[in-house]
Amino acid sequence: MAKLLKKPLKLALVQLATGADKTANLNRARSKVLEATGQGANVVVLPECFNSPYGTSFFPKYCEQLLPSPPSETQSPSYHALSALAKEAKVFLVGGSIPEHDPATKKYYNTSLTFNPEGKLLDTHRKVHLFDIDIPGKISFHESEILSPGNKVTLIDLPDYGKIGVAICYDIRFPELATIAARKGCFLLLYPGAFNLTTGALHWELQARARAMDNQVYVGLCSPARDMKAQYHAWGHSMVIDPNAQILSEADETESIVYANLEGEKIEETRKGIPLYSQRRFDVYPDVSEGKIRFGE
Ligand SMILES: NC(=O)CCC(=O)C(=O)O
Repeated sequence: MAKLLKKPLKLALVQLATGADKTANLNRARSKVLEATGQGANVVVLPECFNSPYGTSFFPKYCEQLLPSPPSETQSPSYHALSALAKEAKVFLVGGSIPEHDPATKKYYNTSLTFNPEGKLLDTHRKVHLFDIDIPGKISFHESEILSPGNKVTLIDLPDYGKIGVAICYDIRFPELATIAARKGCFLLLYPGAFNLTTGALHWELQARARAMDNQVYVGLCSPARDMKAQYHAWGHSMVIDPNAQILSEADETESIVYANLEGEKIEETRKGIPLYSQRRFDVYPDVSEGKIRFGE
């Protein structure tokens, strides 16, 4: 079996302190990404909604179109800032996510943009599963009041390294996306995300380790830093998990950068020890793997 991760890679997750000023957020992201590449990072990740506060009321105010060609900097400042930054830092940059507006359909999305070290956009991921939850007395949040969902699994080839899967926050709760990415040969699943103090304490680490354990791949979750003065209190605790579901590195809730060295051998070693890949019984559960059995049926 060919190596999924072709050569060692240093991953950096920037747990950014974000605020209400978009330009300040973009500038801060630039300085942190440059700090990470100064430490030798080859792939750098920013958090969900890194250029704005997180909350449904903020999406229309902070949204941008995705227009690549100049003179579109005014309509797409984050797109252009990320592209320029990837080029300046000479790094693969997974640009967290930003609120996107598509004027053709008049729809809003929560969208992640990934650039190569030449500043070229490699792919976009629009959050597929919108964060709609109600936990009485704790948290009620409904992204679908404003946002529309994306409709694809996002797998991105990083030349020289291999393939990664990118999804956003609540997407992690749906293991199917992760499984498809792993089956299609990704070595790493990245989730810019902003869990909160209720679900973060319950499930953030568990989800990260579960996706790594199920699929025997590396997993990275990148949160904004916690700001108790903001409307939404992010959990923080950005972390990198290895293919054996162990935490390689983890932040607390404050602004910081989490680093980890990823090696292809670790995936092969894990899969050799516990060979889930050759033991799966598609003959016993073909309907589940093909999505034919649903809840309540
Ligand atoms: N931004 C999000 O999608 C939050 C997801 C979350 O908190 C969860 O519990 O899931």
